[in-house]
Amino acid sequence: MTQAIALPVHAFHEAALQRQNSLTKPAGSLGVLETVACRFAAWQGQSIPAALQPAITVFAGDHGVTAEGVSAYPSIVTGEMVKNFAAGGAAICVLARAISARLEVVDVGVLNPLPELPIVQAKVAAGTANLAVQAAMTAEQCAAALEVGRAAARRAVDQGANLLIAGDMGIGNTTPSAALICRLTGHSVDSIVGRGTGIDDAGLVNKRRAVQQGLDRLHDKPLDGTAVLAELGGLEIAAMAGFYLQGAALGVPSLVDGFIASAAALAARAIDPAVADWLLASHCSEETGHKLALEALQLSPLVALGMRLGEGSGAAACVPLLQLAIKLHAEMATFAQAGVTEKD
Ligand SMILES: O=C(O)c1ccc[n+]([C@@H]2O[C@H](COP(=O)([O-])O)[C@@H](O)[C@H]2O)c1
Ligand SMILES: Cc1cc2nc[nH]c2cc1C
Repeated sequence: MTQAIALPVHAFHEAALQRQNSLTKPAGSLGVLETVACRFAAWQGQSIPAALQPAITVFAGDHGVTAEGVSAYPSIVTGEMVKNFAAGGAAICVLARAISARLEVVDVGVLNPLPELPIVQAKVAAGTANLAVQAAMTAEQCAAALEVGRAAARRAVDQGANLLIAGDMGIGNTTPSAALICRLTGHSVDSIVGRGTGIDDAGLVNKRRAVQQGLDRLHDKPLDGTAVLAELGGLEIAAMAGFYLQGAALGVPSLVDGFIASAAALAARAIDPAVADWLLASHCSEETGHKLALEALQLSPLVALGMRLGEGSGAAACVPLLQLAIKLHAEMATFAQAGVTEKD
């Protein structure tokens, strides 16, 4: 039995809001910095939330749909980048160090073997099948990948994390992400499929065709959330969905990164709608369709920085803002403390 997801505690949200309104500023003038502080109060169950201890888990996997020519890069780059993560040279490594976050890298489905690396070895399969022509994963593979993500969230929380970030690395993974978003939101292929790592106009037409083929393969067959994920998703995407679900079950929120992370969040929500209350969006990715995916998740991104990297990089870049929001909430003087006259 998987653990049930509780609601964030509304009373602490109210208490935090009251405190925000007592601080020496016009009510609401710190904008989203106020609202996120109040959300952390509800998540942590205290009116003044503790400083954030972020943990980042990057899930890596390959994609059979790359056989359709949907990415600007070859699949071998996935494993090569995992080596770069292990060596500390990737963007997410720099960001994790800068924000003092725990960083874990998990091989949940990389095509080439990576036996010697100091990463979590949890390969469910050496890449997925081609979603344009068949189910990307078997039901068993999808369940195993979800569990890899759940286990990673448990490790992070056991080690003291109170904010979870899932990152992705997988050449081709904007294709399954787009397919999931289309299937789970009902949006058109043209509005969701984008250029990923940078395909040209002809590549974009071909990628839309591949996604449409995957969707058509399922017709309008009714499928539950896990079955949609198995048909159209990816091993790292399923692990990210499991990570969000387990984080929520443990009462720890997740900061949702870019396009792939949002597809995983939509899949998690299709599996258990209660997860939605434990998600916060970091940035709006440059990838076409991310804005619509966030809207479907009813999430407002904190920033738009023109990013489209993945790896959890956008979420990591937003952590300092969240830290500031909590510090302001905890340390500003109230009108009474500072002897400042309140509004009439
Ligand atoms: O996070 C995003 O919004 C994002 C947008 C475009 C590309 N990416 C990254 O680029 C890779 C997928 O791009 P592609 O073109 O191979 O599908 C994968 O490793 C992702 O982490 C990530
Ligand atoms: C080099 C490279 C790094 C990445 N990090 C996440 N996705 C990526 C895709 C490529 C191609």
